[in-house]
Amino acid sequence: MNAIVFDQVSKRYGDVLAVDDLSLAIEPGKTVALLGPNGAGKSTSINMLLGLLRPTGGTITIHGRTPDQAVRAGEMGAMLQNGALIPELSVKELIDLVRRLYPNPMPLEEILKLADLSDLVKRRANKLSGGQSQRVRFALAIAGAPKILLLDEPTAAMDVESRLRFWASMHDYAAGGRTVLFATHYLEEADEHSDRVIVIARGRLAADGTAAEIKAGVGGQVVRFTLGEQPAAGLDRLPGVTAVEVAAGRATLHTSDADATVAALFRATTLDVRGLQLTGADLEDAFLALTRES
Ligand SMILES: Nc1ncnc2c1ncn2[C@@H]1O[C@H](COP(=O)(O)OP(=O)(O)OP(=O)(O)O)[C@@H](O)[C@H]1O
Repeated sequence: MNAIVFDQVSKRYGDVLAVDDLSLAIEPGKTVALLGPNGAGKSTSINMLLGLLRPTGGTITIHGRTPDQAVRAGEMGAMLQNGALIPELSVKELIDLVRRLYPNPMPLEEILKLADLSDLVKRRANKLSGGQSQRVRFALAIAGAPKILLLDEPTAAMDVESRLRFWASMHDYAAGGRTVLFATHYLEEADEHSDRVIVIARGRLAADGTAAEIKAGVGGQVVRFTLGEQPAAGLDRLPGVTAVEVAAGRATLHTSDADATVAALFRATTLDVRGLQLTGADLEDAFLALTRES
């Protein structure tokens, strides 16, 4: 049985259609990145998974149950964007408090080890650094040993070292066969830390696959050149070209056949092509192309 299923889910806030007919299924034990630009519908999707918001249409199931049932059964753990910690409590007190809410919590020592907090058990929450607070919030998210862990932009505001420590903790947790879904705008994070990347834009599914598949799916290569003041019209009709962007006087062409694209570019006598660059598409290129098209 799938861990998470969205079946034609939509969510409307007044005039805004935040999630639009989203269908997807996530197998147990996978670490999945939910990637999308600001306002794509990532937080809304996570909040619906936790039963904090109700879909306007469609259904969400978690191991075959409703989100409310899954939350009540202690199957879900979450690290949301704005979870405050009770300032006067120590790290140990906070974790104990949350452990007591779950039927089968994880042993305290294991939580401390996984969240890398063994040296901070007595520290009060109001004395923690930003990165340390995030580790405590991660500890609270895993305190109930949830089968499904949801992380909404977990590394926002973390420095590089904190990020590395955080992802190491997340991988240790996921290694126990748990399902992890994390929302991010960081393409490198999606690429490095997930088995699968689901790209959403304007509430709709834009792509779904491994990072490698997504890169391949938008055309394997990128051709860039200085366009200057010349018109961009017609570039999208060159052979192999799947998407065109023009910014700061440079044209970026995504192509599935770079040889044919470059040959045609130089045959186009009306264009003065300078500063030509040819690179393999990275996930950022893929992401931009996907979120623009959808
Ligand atoms: N409570 C609300 N009332 C009205 N509109 C909302 C509400 N919450 C979110 N929205 C709108 O719904 C859309 C999706 O928002 P959501 O927060 O789910 O996106 P996101 O992908 O998580 O964005 P970000 O990366 O900025 O956190 C946006 O257009 C947002 O402005």
